[in-house]
Amino acid sequence: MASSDCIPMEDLVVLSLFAPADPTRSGAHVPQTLGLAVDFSGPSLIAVRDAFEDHKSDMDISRAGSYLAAIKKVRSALVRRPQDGPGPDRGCRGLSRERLDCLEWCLSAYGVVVARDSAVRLGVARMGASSEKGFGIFARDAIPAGTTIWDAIGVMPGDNRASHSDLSAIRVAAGQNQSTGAERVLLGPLRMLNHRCRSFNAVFVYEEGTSAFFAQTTASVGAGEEVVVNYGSDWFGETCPCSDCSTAPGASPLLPSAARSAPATMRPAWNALDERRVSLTVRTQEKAADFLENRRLGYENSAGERAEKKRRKRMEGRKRKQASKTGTSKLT
Ligand SMILES: C[S@@+](CC[C@H](N)C(=O)[O-])C[C@H]1O[C@@H](n2cnc3c(N)ncnc32)[C@H](O)[C@@H]1O
Repeated sequence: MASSDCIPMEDLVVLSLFAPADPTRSGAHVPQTLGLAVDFSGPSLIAVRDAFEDHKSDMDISRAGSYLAAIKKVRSALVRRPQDGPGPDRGCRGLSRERLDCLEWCLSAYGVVVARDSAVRLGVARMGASSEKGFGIFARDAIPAGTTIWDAIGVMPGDNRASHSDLSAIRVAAGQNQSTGAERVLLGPLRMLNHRCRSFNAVFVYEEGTSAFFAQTTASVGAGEEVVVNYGSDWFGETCPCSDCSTAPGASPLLPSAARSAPATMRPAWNALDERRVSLTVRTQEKAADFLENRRLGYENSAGERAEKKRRKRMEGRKRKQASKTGTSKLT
């Protein structure tokens, strides 16, 4: 997958699903890491939002097959062909096959974090001492330490040729399926992870032989808390804006040597962080199906617990209703 196809499609999806209805409105929030190819006034933004809304109710992330079928329907709704007869022009008719594949991948990746029962969601974060707003990744429910957050996937395209703004730059690590040491841009919801020098609660982890990576929690993350990683000491340099640095003036960012004293179990992840790893040649649907399946396995218990909680609540409600009915009939 080429960066020139991925970057504009990803920005289109992010803006369609997460930005306010009118992103040109002054003060409206837009992602900080937008590429340069987004046309705010184009019809596609609204088309993607509408098509996604039409099929959102069919997107059950606990069932990979039907989830992906719903994503396919969104794609089809966006590319009405001349032979489909009259119908609304959704604005994506002219897109190349490559761009449509990227669009579909982005919809399937971001659709997961839109779902109400995903482990994380995208939200607006205020960062550091400045009141600057950006996107961030937040836990919906508490996430224990050592959990891989499958819901927020990140991938790298096969090149880094397209011009982009301040997108995350990631270096391929040994063992991944792209040329070692190459620099790539990061795509997918994981690119919305923000940085903290010391009080981070997650690290990046990569999948060997792929271009994929995820976050793994190093500490428990409370419900509603932001998931944050340490980008490495050279990302912001001397003028780190993160809340750790701005609330403790003069404090220096975490050094790589400090990172190496992390618990042994976390070392592989730290080494990967040092190398600025990652990549999974975007195997679109199969990969998405895989990661959804992993997600299902990883979160089966918590989903089961949530369902059980709901069931108990319903039962309690019924009992209360019954009790109040009995109470009423006794009085009359
Ligand atoms: C990988 S993106 C994170 C998502 C980003 N917040 C957004 O809305 O697109 C990295 C960029 O986010 C911003 N950022 C991340 N952590 C930050 C922090 N602690 N304080 C200020 N800006 C931060 C910087 O602009 C950085 O280049």
